[in-house]
Amino acid sequence: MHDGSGRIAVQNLSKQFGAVNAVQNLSFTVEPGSVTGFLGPNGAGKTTTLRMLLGLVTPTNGTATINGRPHDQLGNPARVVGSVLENEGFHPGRTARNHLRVYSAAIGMPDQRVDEVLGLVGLSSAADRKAGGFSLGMRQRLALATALLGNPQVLVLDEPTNGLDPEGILWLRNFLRAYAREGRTVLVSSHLLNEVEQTIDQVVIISQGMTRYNGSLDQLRKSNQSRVLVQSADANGLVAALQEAGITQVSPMPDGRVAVSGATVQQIGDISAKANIAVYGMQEETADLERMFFQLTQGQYAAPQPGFQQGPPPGYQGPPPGYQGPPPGYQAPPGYAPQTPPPGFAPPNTPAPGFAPQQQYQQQGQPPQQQQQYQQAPPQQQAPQQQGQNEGWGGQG
Ligand SMILES: Nc1ncnc2c1ncn2[C@@H]1O[C@H](COP(=O)(O)OP(=O)(O)OP(=O)(O)O)[C@@H](O)[C@H]1O
Repeated sequence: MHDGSGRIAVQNLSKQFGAVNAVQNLSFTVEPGSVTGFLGPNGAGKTTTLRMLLGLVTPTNGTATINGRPHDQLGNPARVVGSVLENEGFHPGRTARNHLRVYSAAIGMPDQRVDEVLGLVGLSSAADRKAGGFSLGMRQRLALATALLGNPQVLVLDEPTNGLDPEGILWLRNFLRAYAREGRTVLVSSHLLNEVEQTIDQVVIISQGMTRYNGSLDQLRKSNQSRVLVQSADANGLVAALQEAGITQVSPMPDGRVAVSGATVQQIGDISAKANIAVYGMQEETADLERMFFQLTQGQYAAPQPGFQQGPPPGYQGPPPGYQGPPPGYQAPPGYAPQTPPPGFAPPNTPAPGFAPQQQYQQQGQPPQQQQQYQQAPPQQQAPQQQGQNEGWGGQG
């Protein structure tokens, strides 16, 4: 029997479709009590992973378990896990209530549960209407109702916000958060971070079938704090003055600028004026989660640029002082060559992942040197593939 933990565990999971590595050695865990986002660009391998978790696709390697067991060993799986996968599978001539009755009978639930789930998803008034006439939003609610029939401990939803209007998204967000607050496990896939950002607490980010980040969304956000890049007449003098003023997150950059975290533009201006150091320009960069997501997943379809060279740019001398490594939870893709910088590291002459230049403070003198964008080749290039699988909506059972 399963352990009742509500934990999803994916370990060294791989799936090969012919020449396509849909999922490569993927590992992550999802705990109960929170909503976890399963994020990655189109073709990253999300649906294939979820289908392996739900026993619909056989892994080439590795395991995917719920409550410590593969799906086919869960007993009556619909009582443990409910799922909504892409594409609907309703009989258009069947009413919502009758559709649900067929499924509830199949998993041994009483008819009374049908009315409960119709109420839970807000479809009570449409219970006797035919599913063929439902809007996309209503069909998604009906699919969710089907998944809820077995009162499952674990809920797995593939791209549930697709096609929902803002009201539907808000409703789903509140529903999923309340479900997780009851101590249940909710895993929601999406290719858009901003669509689920306000719904999820934890996040698993994958790209090219590999895990790039597995941890809390807050931690990812915090790891991405803002900084100010200062162009001055005396970088060393400015570093010393800032440190003397108690600002410790100060890093000289190879282009002569100084990167400062934990201080405002005004504070830096005042300190440099007091130290009689001329400041020629300040550029403020702010955290941007969407950019961070893009940085972690980029390369899904990109080929190396002409002239691309693996490894750090000429003159690169290692991480700047104060560099604290990649965010907790970051997982390096396998296959990094030794000469490449550590995972998650942005060379000192580039903005950190997720930083977006916001305001340019030019006072006098020449502008800061042009920033060179250091590019790192994705470990494996992969062309987008046509999806060739039959998906189905509805609860497991
Ligand atoms: N049955 C299949 N046969 C062959 N290739 C497949 C099959 N299913 C998926 N693939 C390929 O595996 C890769 C991952 O696809 P998958 O649908 O898992 O990605 P995804 O992250 O869910 O994408 P999307 O966000 O577009 O739904 C893609 O290259 C896809 O074309």
